[in-house]
Amino acid sequence: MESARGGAPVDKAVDFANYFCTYSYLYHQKDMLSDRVRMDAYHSAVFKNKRHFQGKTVLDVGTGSGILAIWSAQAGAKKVYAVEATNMARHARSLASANGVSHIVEVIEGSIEDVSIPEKVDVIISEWMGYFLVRESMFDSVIYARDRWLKPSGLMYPSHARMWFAPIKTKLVEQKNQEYQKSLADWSYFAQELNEAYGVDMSTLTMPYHEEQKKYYLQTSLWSNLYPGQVIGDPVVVKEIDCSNATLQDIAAVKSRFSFTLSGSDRLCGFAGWFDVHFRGNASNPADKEVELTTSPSDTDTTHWGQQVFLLQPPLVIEDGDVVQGSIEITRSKDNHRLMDVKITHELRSSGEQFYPATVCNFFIE
Ligand SMILES: C[S@@+](CC[C@H](N)C(=O)[O-])C[C@H]1O[C@@H](n2cnc3c(N)ncnc32)[C@H](O)[C@@H]1O
Repeated sequence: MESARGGAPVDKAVDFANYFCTYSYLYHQKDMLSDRVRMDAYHSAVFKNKRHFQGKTVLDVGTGSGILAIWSAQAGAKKVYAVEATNMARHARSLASANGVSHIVEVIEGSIEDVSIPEKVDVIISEWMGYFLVRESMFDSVIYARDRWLKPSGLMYPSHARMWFAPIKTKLVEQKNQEYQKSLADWSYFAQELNEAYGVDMSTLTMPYHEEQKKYYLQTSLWSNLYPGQVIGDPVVVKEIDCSNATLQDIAAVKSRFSFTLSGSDRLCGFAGWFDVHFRGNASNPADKEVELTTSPSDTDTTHWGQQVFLLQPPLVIEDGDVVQGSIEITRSKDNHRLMDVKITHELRSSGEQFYPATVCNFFIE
C-alpha cells in the first residue's frame, strides 16, 4: 500500500491491474495517436516553441509509445528521459531507435514515483489528462515529477488546465431511461422464470438489482461528442490549474457554484463537463506561440476524450431565460482514487421565482 492520495490508500498491484494494464497495449496507444486534435496540439506546442527544447533536458512523464519524447528530441532537446510504467516502454525504446533519436531519448521502464533520474530537467512534458480532466488522477504523478525533478525555472508542457461545465439538451436522456426500464422488465421476467423452473424466489434481490442498474444507466456519466447547438447556456470554468504550482490538495477535490441563463424553450436534459489545456511556458520564459488543446463540443473537431454527460432524470421543461443555479462537487471514489464521485445540486428559477426546488443528484465517472 502506498500513501493515501485524495483520501484513498493505493494498492500498487490493484492499481496496475485496474489502470495501467490497458496502456500496455498498442491498440490503446493507437487510439490516442489517432486523435488529431490532441496530436496537432502537442506537435504545435513543441515545434512552434522549439526554443524551449533546443539544448535542454526534458522529462516525459508517461511516455507510452514515446511520441512526445521523440518530438522533443526532434525539436532539439539534448537529452530526454522518457518514463513509462508499463512494458509499452519497450516499444517506445524501439520507436525512438527506429526514428534515429535513441542517443537522445532514454526510455526508463517504471513508475515515475519509483525511478531515479540522474539530473534535474528544464522541461516536463506529459499527456496526463483523463475524462473531464481529472479522471485517472494522473496529474498526481506529474506533480510528483515536477516537485522532484524540475529545475526552479523549468517549464511545464502543458502549463495550464481548465475544467468546463455547461447545461445541455440531448436525446440520450430518453435512450438511457428506456434502457434502464428495459433492464428492470428483463429482471421481472427472469425472476419469474427462475422461480417457475427452479423453485427459488428471487424477489429479495429485486431492489439491489434495481439500484445496480440505476447506477449503471442513470448515474454513470456518459461519454459523448456533443454539438455546440446542444449547449443551452454559456459554459463556465469550474476549476483552473496552473501546472507549475498546483498541489495535490488543489486537484483532489473540485467544488464550484454555477448559474446558467438558459436559451430556448426546450428541456434541460443535464450537464456536460470537458477540459482544455494551454501551452504558455511560464512568466519568465513565455511560449513563442501559445497553443490550446480543447475538448469542447464541436461540429468538426472531436477528440477521444469527448465530453462527460450527467443526465437529469426526468429532464426539466424550461422557458427561454430561465436560470439554473447550483453547485458541482467532484471527489475521488473511496474504492478507486482514479475514478470520481460527482454531486450536482441544482434548482431552476423562472423570472426570479423558484420553479423546481433544489435537487441533489449523485453521479459517478467510471
Ligand atoms: C495518456 S497516456 C499518454 C502516452 C503518450 N505520452 C502520448 O502522449 O501518446 C499516459 C501514459 O502514462 C503512463 N503512466 C501513467 N502514470 C504513470 C506513472 N506514474 N509513471 C509512469 N508512467 C505512467 C501510462 O501507462 C500511459 O502509457
